[in-house]
Amino acid sequence: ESPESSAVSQKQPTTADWLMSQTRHRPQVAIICGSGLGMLADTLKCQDSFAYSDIPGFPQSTVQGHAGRLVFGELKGKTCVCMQGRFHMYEGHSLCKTTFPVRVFKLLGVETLIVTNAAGSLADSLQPGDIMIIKDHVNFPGLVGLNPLSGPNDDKFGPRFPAMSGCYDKGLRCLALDIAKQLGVASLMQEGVYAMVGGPNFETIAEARLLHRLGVDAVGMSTAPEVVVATHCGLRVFGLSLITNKVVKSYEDSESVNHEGVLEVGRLRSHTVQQLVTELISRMEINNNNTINTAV
Ligand SMILES: O=P(O)(O)O[C@H]1O[C@H](CO)[C@@H](O)[C@H]1O
Ligand SMILES: Nc1nc2[nH]cnc2c(=O)[nH]1
Repeated sequence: ESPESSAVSQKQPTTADWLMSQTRHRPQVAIICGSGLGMLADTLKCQDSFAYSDIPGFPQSTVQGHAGRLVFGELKGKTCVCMQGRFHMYEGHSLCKTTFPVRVFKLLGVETLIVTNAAGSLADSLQPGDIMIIKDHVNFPGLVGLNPLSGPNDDKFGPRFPAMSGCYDKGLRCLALDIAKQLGVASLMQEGVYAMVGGPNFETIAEARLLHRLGVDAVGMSTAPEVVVATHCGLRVFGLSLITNKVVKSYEDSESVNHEGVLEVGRLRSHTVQQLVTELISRMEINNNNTINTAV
């Protein structure tokens, strides 16, 4: 995907410039909404919103539950930009396209990225409706060379060989657990390891057992590439998975997962997820260490 990654990276400054000409908001925090979690954007005040189809260079959302809108606004004294709809590899996008917005955010001056997703649980301790704070991830496509950073490295953004240990900021994870206690929802929350698989099919029982044995707590089809690109360019990252279903691990179990059910759990927990993210943004400190604007 080298020629494509170069072509894609040439478009990012144009997209960022266009957005800055259309809105006065200069976001410090970016939020990517997972399946059924688009309501996170509703909390933003003084909104400017853009359909992806109107933004030069932006890919298009094709999945139900992903509206395809970029929303700018204020939240508790911080300026935010929120993706109502993300891009997945299984939609046919190359990985550099699925992560296109992350570098646009960096160019806009964003310092912190909040990623959210819907995921199936493998850990027995995680029930549908629980919220998992992502402590680490296993990027299965990345392990076999499907990586958004493949191709020539763009040194403006980060190094050829970026470290990924510590990519989910510890301070923000502690803060989120603290907020959960204050909101009285600590029993719904725990930290865990997220794994990205390619999708679009859900797991077979043998695959579910394999993931479980490997120490994966929750599985989905997104997020890891976004976090890799964000970490490469120095963004601070916080991630959470809303557990929408248990991944079937037994041949005796007649249940099966479907996307409608995934969206339904999103609706049921929307208020709690909104409260958590709002409090987190309100209480996080912004260091304004985004340096790329001057470098580009
Ligand atoms: O990861 P998000 O976008 O939340 O969506 C999750 O939900 C969908 C399956 O129901 C898949 O796209 C999976 O990745
Ligand atoms: N791969 C995968 N993605 C999901 N997204 C929401 N639930 C699931 C699941 O069980 N498996």
